[in-house]
Amino acid sequence: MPHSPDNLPLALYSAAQVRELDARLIAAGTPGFELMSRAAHAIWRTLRRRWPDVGVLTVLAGRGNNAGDGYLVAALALRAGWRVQVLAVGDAAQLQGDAALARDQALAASVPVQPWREGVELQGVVLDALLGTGLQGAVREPYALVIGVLNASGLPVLAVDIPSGLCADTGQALGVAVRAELTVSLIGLKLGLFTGQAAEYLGELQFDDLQADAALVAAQTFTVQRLAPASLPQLPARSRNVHKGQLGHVLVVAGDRGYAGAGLLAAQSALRTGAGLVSLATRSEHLPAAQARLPEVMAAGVASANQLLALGVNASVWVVGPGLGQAAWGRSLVSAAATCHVAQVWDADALNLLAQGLVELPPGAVLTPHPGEAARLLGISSAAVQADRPGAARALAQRYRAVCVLKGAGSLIADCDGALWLCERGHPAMAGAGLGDVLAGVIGALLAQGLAALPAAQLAVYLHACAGERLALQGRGLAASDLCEVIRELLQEQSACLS
Ligand SMILES: NC(=O)C1=CN([C@@H]2O[C@H](COP(=O)(O)OP(=O)(O)OC[C@H]3O[C@@H](n4cnc5c(N)ncnc54)[C@H](O)[C@@H]3O)[C@@H](O)[C@H]2O)[C@H](O)CC1
Ligand SMILES: [K+]
Repeated sequence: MPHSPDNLPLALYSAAQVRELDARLIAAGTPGFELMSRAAHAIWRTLRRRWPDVGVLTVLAGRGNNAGDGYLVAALALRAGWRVQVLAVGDAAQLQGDAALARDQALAASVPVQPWREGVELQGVVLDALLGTGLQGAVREPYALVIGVLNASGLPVLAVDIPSGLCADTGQALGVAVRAELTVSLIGLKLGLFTGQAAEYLGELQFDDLQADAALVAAQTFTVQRLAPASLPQLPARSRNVHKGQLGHVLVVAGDRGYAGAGLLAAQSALRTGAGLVSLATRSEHLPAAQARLPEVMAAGVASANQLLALGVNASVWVVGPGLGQAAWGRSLVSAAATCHVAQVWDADALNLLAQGLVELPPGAVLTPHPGEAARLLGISSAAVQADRPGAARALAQRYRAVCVLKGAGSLIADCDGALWLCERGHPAMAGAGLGDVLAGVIGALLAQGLAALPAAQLAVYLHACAGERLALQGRGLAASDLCEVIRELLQEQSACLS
């Protein structure tokens, strides 16, 4: 059955894992051609439901099993009375195995198949059956040319399994990729459909499990799990007589000269996310603004590590780094934090100092790098981080033995054992100032209320992304301080739907 996006499976596979799953299904008695046939029926059902009255189908077919799916769809469409044209890219005679069987079945059904050539007109709905999970490296000619022509055509496109040119493991477009209106993913969801640049190419995502053996699918190792409402960690329920002393004490260490706002945002989000007490250790010149804006926060000016340690003696969680700078003052405070073995969130300049080897990370901390900070921590380029976000998130967690949140489209959360969770919620408008400060405060507040590092990071990232989405979709703009208020709304809704 096709899954609609709200109940897509949680498991996300690499290309190699989905190929292994394919092989297991075939070894367990489901012929590959049967899977291809089911794929074609699922794709044709979806295509006809989406474009019932077009009546014209152009299939752009490559030379692998992705093309095989396309040939079988062409035969189904022809049988249903549509006008069909298959344009074969590369020599169709070179197809092998199931793909060759599919081609022969289409030819036997009198499907018109001709070699793609420059200038041939694309008509009706276009089925992208060029490249699937077998893509290796940057898209070669003439595929790149065909994809460019398709993207320029303005015609509606359904991508088979994954938009051609999109890497199934990283979601990066390898040179060029098809911009689809609808993508139908088969049997196992690919990680590359949810991270990197996927959102620019995917269109609407639908999924069909091809009635694959559920036990075999469940037994297949996968790379990443999606965060979804049903699987989200929950904050411990509050007793009716709870008092703020039981809800933890977050100390935000932030805000060098000119960066007062970062600490205020982290403190505000910690408050709105329900921490019992919130302190802010910052430059003394920021105190009037802090007290005016957040009277609930206990703000203190600190000039030395000893003053910070004295201030933080009762804090159960430290949030270190927003707007802290990397000069002597900031560095001394981060070094002091490193000596405190309480739950900590290290963000922004704390991460930059860590990357320079100027400070040590306390055990059990949560790291919240954006791609640039991740690059510095790993000693690679930002482009390399973005080219393999899952690999970068996993490498960070394992190098620092810490839960790592790699922020950006398709935020990833990695634990020390290499397990990964992906948050596909969020909105491009969230790429703005201060939102990282807010996230750091949310994680701090959830730690303070009793969640461990991993569930705190998972719930915080999801709440933060959904709040950004809500603000953006309501056209309310994306002021970081408004985000704090919406996160509080979402938490109240979550606890309400649980009560
Ligand atoms: N279990 C499933 O998910 C099922 C998947 N099916 C479909 O099979 C494809 C995967 O098929 P495969 O033959 O492994 O690879 P592709 O069809 O994606 O392409 C291989 C084809 O492309 C050429 N190629 C590779 N890299 C490049 C490049 N950079 N530039 C140009 N050409 C390239 C390569 O030479 C081969 O010729 C999967 O996506 C599904 O659509 C099954 O049909 C159903 C079960
Ligand atoms: K494709």
